Amino acid sequence: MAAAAANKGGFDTIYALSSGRPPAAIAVVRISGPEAAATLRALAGRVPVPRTACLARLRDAAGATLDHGLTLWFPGPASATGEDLAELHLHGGRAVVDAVLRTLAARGLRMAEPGEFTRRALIHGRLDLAEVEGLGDLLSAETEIQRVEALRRAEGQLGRALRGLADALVALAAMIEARIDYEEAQALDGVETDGALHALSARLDALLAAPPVERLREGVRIAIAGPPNAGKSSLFNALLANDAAIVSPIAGTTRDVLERPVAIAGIPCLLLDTAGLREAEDAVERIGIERARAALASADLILDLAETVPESAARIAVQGKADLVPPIAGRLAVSSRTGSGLDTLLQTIASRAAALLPGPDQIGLEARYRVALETVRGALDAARATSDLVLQAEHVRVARETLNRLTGGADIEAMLDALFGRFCLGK
Ligand SMILES: Nc1nc2c(ncn2[C@@H]2O[C@H](COP(=O)(O)OP(=O)(O)OP(=O)(O)O)[C@@H](O)[C@H]2O)c(=O)[nH]1
Ligand SMILES: [K+]
Ligand SMILES: [Mg+2]
Repeated sequence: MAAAAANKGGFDTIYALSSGRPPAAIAVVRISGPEAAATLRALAGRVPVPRTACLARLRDAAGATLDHGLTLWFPGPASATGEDLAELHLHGGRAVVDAVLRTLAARGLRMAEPGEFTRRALIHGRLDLAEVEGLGDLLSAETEIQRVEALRRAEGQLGRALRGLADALVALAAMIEARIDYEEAQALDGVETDGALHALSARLDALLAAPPVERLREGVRIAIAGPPNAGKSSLFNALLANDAAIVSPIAGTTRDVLERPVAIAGIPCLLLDTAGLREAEDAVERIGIERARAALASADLILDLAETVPESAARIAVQGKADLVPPIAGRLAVSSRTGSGLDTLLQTIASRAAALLPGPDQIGLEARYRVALETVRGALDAARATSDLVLQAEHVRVARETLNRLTGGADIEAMLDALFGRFCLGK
């Protein structure tokens, strides 16, 4: 009810070109808000049957034809935005689109901000926050693995998991309150609450076990390390199939850290070329080496062309210049010159990188979710550690509040601005 009243009272009618930049075969213009029906009637002569494409001659205020196109009508609240929503499918020429957008502006409608349609969907309860975040990632997905994971969140898997946790916490709080309030319940042992606490912690652990979604969004960071002239920049270029980095026989050629995104077997990666590590005389080279060390410290994987870094989960030992140097046991032999060994190296990178990303049955969590869910788990641990029922109830209350703040609270506005900044116009 509240949403419907706000729809009539508080929201203006917005429009935007929701398809790509013209010229294109078809352009989709969306109109959302209380004036959507009147606008459709004015342009197309009538409001078509809901959710059915209807061919119409579109006219401006003076009655001149703007275009022949399809019109679609989605009455609120069962629309994508939760408001009355109209779609115009136009011929995708620049002048056609401009003329229609001008006509909408002349009617007093407002051009939507980036992400504003989605923002309204969130306000009107058509999408939850986790779905919106998933949608944001889906729109910017460039690799297959990003698409699949973002789609899981856009379809509400994370929201459902969080709602399930919230419901279980409510049940747990009720259980504890009952034991506080009723002597007989108190006389029962705490087996039931202990069991519920244990099950909840296990669900949290499963959620928290997923690797961070930021790594999926930004790419697995793969740094190339080695002494000067080891062939780092050559390998960087070979892996990118692009002469991005300067290669020369002069030791100390690379100074800055060079970053390039690359998809390896559908996995988003960020490849980093670094300065060769040595005791440098030159002040500029020394700065480059400091930057190289910082890049190695932040890397998820390190392609080590020598014994540059100690053995670790991140290190992949590579033997460069395989066309010149005989192979060394335990190292992947690669020649950037002939390309030999590159496929094997790419396969190794792909399998090691895939293990660092959310798996097929995991939902990637943003830092905000990880921090909050860790707080929830901490509160549950504290509840398990005490037999004082009043204290237990208090820890569970903290857990519930933390979870509720995550899905909609006072500090959510700033987060929304940042989130919708990532959306494109017309979404
Ligand atoms: N034969 C052969 N030469 C290579 C190979 N990789 C690199 N080189 C040569 O080795 C020299 C150094 O290569 P770079 O890629 O600039 O080495 P680097 O590690 O980036 O060097 P710095 O940036 O100075 O630290 C160049 O002359 C390259 O042509 C290779 O696989 N085979
Ligand atoms: K060099
Ligand atoms: Mg280099």
